[in-house]
Amino acid sequence: MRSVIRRRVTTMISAFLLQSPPLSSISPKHHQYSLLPLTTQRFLTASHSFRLRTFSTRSIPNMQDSASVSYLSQREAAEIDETLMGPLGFSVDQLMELAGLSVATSVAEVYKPSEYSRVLAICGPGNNGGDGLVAARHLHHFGYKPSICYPKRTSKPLYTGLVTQLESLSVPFVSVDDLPEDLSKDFDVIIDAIFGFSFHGAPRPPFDDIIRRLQTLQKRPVIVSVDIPSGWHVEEGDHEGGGIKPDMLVSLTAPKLCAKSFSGPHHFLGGRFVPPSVAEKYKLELPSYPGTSMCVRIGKPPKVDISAMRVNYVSPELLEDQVESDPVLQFRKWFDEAVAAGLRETNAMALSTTSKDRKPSSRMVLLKGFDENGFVWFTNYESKKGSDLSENPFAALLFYWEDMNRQVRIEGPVERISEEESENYYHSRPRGSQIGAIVSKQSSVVPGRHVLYDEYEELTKKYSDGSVIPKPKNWGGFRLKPNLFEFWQGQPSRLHDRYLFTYIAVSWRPVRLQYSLQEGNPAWIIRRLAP
Ligand SMILES: NC(=O)C1=CN([C@@H]2O[C@H](COP(=O)(O)OP(=O)(O)OC[C@H]3O[C@@H](n4cnc5c(N)ncnc54)[C@H](OP(=O)(O)O)[C@@H]3O)[C@@H](O)[C@H]2O)[C@@H](O)CC1
Ligand SMILES: Cc1cc2nc3c(=O)[nH]c(=O)nc-3n(C[C@H](O)[C@H](O)[C@H](O)COP(=O)(O)O)c2cc1C
Ligand SMILES: Cc1ncc(COP(=O)(O)O)c(C=O)c1O
Ligand SMILES: [K+]
Repeated sequence: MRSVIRRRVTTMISAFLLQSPPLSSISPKHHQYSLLPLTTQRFLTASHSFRLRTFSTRSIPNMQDSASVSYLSQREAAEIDETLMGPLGFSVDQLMELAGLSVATSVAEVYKPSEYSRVLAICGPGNNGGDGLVAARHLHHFGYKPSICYPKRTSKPLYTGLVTQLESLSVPFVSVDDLPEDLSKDFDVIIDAIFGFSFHGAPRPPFDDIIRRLQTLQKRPVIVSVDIPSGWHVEEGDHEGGGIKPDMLVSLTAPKLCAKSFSGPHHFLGGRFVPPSVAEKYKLELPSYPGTSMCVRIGKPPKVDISAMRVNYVSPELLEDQVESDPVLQFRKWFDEAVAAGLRETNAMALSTTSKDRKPSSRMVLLKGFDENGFVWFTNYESKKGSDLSENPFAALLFYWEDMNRQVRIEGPVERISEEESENYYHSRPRGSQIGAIVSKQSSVVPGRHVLYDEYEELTKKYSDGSVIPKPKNWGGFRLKPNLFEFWQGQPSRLHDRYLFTYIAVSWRPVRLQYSLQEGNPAWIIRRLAP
């Protein structure tokens, strides 16, 4: 019996894969690179693009060129829906869970709970409404305070279950009559989960009135539409004008044709469940999703008012008795925490140097080790920074661990490390990087990339037998011996915690300190600085 069912399912899947012509997808533009990930294709074809690396586990949304994404008609959307839930074995609960999670993660990418905590999900009678219920549950767990307006409930167990789950989290349900006239007073975000791709005709009560209110609000919360801005024609968009103008659209599976006329600042796609067979069959060009993210930004990068860009840092307080008396220990503690938090390139630091004419310059380098003797990085001694450091052997290092609202400044004299240490580190590097260091006369002018590549190829051949690649004399490490540290922890209203550690020769003791010397490390004086 089981094998008969299995055979039937297999036949259905094969039939699905063979049948039906490509639908309204836009044909791929970059055939020659089609085996490469989309981000790589863009790097190779678009001159303005600069990201070759695909992102790692951090959830950074990619910017995708809207022209390279396919759009679905209403019929196609319904057909894919049926296919997923038929031969491909998905259940409606599953798809709804994935859709709702994608909506919640998209909202969280743009509207942080610290500023946009009060969410109202307005849920319609169909699956779009179900997506809204699921999204609200996830947003609750992400730290938002959702409320639900769900005027036309269905008695199907899937929906009653979703309602029970929300009720068990004490998420309030509000009736249409109880919604405040001015929604912006009570809500920061409205999730429009009223109608999805099965919408047709003109909205009927009570949704007609709700949509009208969303259209005409003067001062309003941000509106996030799930799959279709409610009231818009699924293919033609807001063709009669006067429809709601969402700030964010989260398309599901693939954008529907109406999304072409979405002009709001944030267009996301949540469809990290579409099997390749569906994408292939419908010739869907879909963006790659970054890291482990359930959503990806598509469409044009948002226009921003730079002067209004700011983050209100919220962190645990850092009090006097919480900082280590030894700054190297304190640094290690923060460094380890940043590594544990999964930050990318925790060891990347800005290095500032000055030349003999006292002009400063900064660049990033990688920290390759630290202890009580100092902080080490490697470079070309004949580079700009190398010559600065021979003219003025003092430097400043800066770490910024954005996700942790932390900054560390370190200053002090710099010296070259021993040849032996440099040799050891150089030979621990990948062979390609060793050859790269020979090829690059760092900071000198090069006529073109081919010059670097030609020499690289030549040396790669030369050392293809695995023999030792000699370290160039002018390549090696520097060590900065700190005489100053500052640990900065961002706090609300710009009232940050700052601790300055200065190294004082033991023979000298300042009389009045704002923060006393601590035992065990008498040479370091710690003072809190005003933010
Ligand atoms: N891969 C996928 O496919 C996935 C799909 N997913 C989600 O499913 C959504 C599609 O769901 P859906 O088919 O249930 O349709 P949807 O638009 O929510 O509502 C239909 C309801 O609205 C009603 N209604 C219609 N017009 C009306 C009007 N003018 N005025 C008033 N009522 C009107 C209609 O009633 P009827 O007209 O039939 O009487 C019916 O009750 C899709 O957009 C996405 O969000 C995701 O969960 C996962 C992946
Ligand atoms: C994250 C990051 C890490 C880097 N690490 C190093 C490094 O460890 N050593 C190095 O020589 N250049 C490194 N670079 C390149 C430098 O920033 C810089 O371009 C190069 O060293 C030349 O700088 P200069 O002309 O000021 O000497 C890094 C760049 C980035 C973005
Ligand atoms: C030119 C250059 N040299 C050295 C480094 C240090 O890194 P690694 O020694 O890990 O290759 C970097 C890192 O980006 C670099 O760009
Ligand atoms: K919607």
